[in-house]
Amino acid sequence: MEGDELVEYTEIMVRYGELSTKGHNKKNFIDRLGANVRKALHRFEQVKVHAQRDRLHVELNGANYDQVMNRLKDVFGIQNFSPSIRVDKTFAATAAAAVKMVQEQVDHPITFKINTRRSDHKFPIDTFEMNDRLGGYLLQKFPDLLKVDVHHPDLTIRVEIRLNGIFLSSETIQGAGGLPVGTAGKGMMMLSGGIDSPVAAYLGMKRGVSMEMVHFFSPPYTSPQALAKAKQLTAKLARYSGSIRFIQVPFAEIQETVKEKVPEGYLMTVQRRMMLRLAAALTMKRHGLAIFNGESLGQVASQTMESMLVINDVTNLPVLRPVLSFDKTEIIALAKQIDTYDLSILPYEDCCTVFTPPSPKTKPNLERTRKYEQRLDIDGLIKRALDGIKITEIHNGEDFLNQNEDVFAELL
Ligand SMILES: Nc1ncnc2c1ncn2[C@@H]1O[C@H](COP(=O)(O)OP(=O)(O)OP(=O)(O)O)[C@@H](O)[C@H]1O
Repeated sequence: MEGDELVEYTEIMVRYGELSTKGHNKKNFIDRLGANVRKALHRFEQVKVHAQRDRLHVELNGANYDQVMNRLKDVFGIQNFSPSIRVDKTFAATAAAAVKMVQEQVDHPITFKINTRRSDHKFPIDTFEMNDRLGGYLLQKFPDLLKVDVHHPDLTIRVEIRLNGIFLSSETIQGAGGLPVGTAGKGMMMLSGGIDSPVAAYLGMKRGVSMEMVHFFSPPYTSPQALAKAKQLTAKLARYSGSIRFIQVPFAEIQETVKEKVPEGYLMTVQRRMMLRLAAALTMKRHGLAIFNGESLGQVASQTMESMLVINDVTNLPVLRPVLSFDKTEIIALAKQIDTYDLSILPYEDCCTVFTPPSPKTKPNLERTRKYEQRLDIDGLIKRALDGIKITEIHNGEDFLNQNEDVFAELL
């Protein structure tokens, strides 16, 4: 096919997912999706986004449609989308564009149908007539390639007659689904460097949560690479929302103190309670609505229901666990799909592994846990950790690991 004969798409037509069922919230959802799409496409300066009641239109103005569609695939709240061509409001222009589409997409005999929608009711050709005339025209043009099948066609050419032109499309590409990030409010994600929490963050964002990452790190017990890895995971996940705030919380003093004062079987339980206290304090301070983590039921000692009961005792805030019921293999498959897996398995020490006792209690006792904690100056420890936090705004595609290229290369 000659380059100059290719279909020149002029816009991407975006269909909303669950949005359309959200009643009076619908306008908020559409406005938010419009803002999120603009953010995702900000580097395409010529692109214009129009978020309307029933559809969102991305006007390309010459931007590369493949690149634009690639970015759209990561925006939650989009059910699917179609690259479309806008032509003048005449039958001749519509027919010429449809011919190009068939030439480009069809190289063996198939069935097809025309599906017309007309929102400009003043346009003289109605939907029935357009389906009939355009279908007939294409059959005549491509007698050996095309056959009509209105029930199960291989190819559907959609024609939309709108006020500002006639739009033709034939491909429908699956979007990311979910709800626009930001429509569900803010959540605090406890992000380790592991496999599970990035997947949990992705799933929370998919349901419209605007995430801030909380990461506990323990220098000198953990390396700068462990911190860089958590930031790199955040940069990966930022492609679903443009940017994500990353809050690093120093955790070494707490771990040292807990290790010194609490019996070994309860080290893990008390450490987790301290983490949750800190996450809860940050959630309140930063107007979040819930804490998220990457726990999956029964995976390890801290993730039994008995443990969750005792750890959760320190806060009334909801602690949401998007991967709770997933098997490890399912979590890994998702991690690969969102491209966090390779980062997660890099072998940098996490703050928990350093202080993990050989055999933590799988069924800790709540009263005993509270009693051991009386040995600690909880308020002082929490205050000093919160005084030491550092907040950075991390953007999609930023690079943290390769700044330490030598160390990184050694590990590969
Ligand atoms: N250093 C950390 N910073 C922030 N959150 C953490 C940290 N370590 C653990 N968490 C939180 O606690 C959850 C359980 O951690 P744990 O290490 O027991 O499990 P895991 O199954 O290995 O999870 P992950 O793969 O997410 O690390 C994590 O999913 C995460 O939400």
